[in-house]
Amino acid sequence: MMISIKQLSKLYRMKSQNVQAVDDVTLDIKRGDIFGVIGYSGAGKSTFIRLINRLEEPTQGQVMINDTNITELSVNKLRKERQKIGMIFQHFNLLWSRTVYENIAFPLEIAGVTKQKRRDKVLELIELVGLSGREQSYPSQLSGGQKQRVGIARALANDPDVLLCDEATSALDPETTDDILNLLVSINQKLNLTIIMITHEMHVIQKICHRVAVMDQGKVVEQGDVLDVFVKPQSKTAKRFVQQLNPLEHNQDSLKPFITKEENSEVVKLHFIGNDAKRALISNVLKTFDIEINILQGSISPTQEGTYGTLYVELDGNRSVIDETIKFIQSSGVEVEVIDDVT
Ligand SMILES: Nc1ncnc2c1ncn2[C@@H]1O[C@H](COP(=O)(O)OP(=O)(O)OP(=O)(O)O)[C@@H](O)[C@H]1O
Repeated sequence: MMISIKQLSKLYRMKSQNVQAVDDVTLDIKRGDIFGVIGYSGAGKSTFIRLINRLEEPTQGQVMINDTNITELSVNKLRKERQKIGMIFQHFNLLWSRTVYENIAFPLEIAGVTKQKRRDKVLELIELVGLSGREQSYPSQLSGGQKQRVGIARALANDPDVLLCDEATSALDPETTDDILNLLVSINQKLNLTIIMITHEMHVIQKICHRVAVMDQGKVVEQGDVLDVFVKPQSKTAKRFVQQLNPLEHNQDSLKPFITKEENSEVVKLHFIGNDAKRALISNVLKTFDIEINILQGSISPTQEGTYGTLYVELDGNRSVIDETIKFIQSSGVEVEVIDDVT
């Protein structure tokens, strides 16, 4: 295990009240994973990610990275260890009086890297993040997406094992967000870099994460493979986030006008996972059974771990044929949920 977090907590003590910002969080993150942490504002995400590199000191618990106990390190050792933990921020946190080149060179200067080596590394990073030609620009002359590219290059300067991303795309428009997410995926693959990503947008999780933890009031209320959490969210918070992606699909009221309400009809929701989504299931059913199928609504969501699709259909026919049809669909590996309460 690359990162192992045990019973991590942070209590902010204030005059008027105490806030348990992070509450007993235990998580394991594998090398090379893109691990998402999602939660609403105030859930404790920023505090959590800042506890990992001790920008905030935990009140309790342990953070292990590559068998180093981060929580126990002295200030000096922590400074050294932090070079292996890159971080990017929502508002980029660039040095405004320095050029793109100088911003990226900065962590190398601090690490005592010689001028020639610095130069090679900076130029390599500028190429990696797609900023060739902008070396001498100042942050004020760059777009938001370009600024975040500088942030990413700077975070990678000392060849970290881990990249912490604190709402790294929240200040960007949707198109630029996708560009930056694609860049993070390509860096993750090229460098086998482990990435921890804090966000309040399910889209970000869907697009790039392998695994996800859902935070609510300082606690992790659910965690698992992104595809599993998408298909079967367990907690109320996870369900709300999944709905964010496709609000229409989760509002079953919107199906009502399309249902014929024949006496013998049944409305079912089919869950297609991975390659199931590519099969011609419906036409197979129609060839095999004497049944009518009324398609009500469908959607497909690609994730890093495969595709997830849902399809609402109304099956109309003889009761026993409907039952056989449902069995047939289930036996082909597609999950069938009978929806009783739409009509
Ligand atoms: N330095 C601080 N001192 C006191 N309380 C804090 C401090 N930082 C955060 N908090 C409180 O801790 C809780 C969690 O905040 P945090 O910023 O970690 O949540 P978040 O999920 O990142 O939300 P947001 O996206 O709005 O920043 C909030 O109630 C917040 O007010």
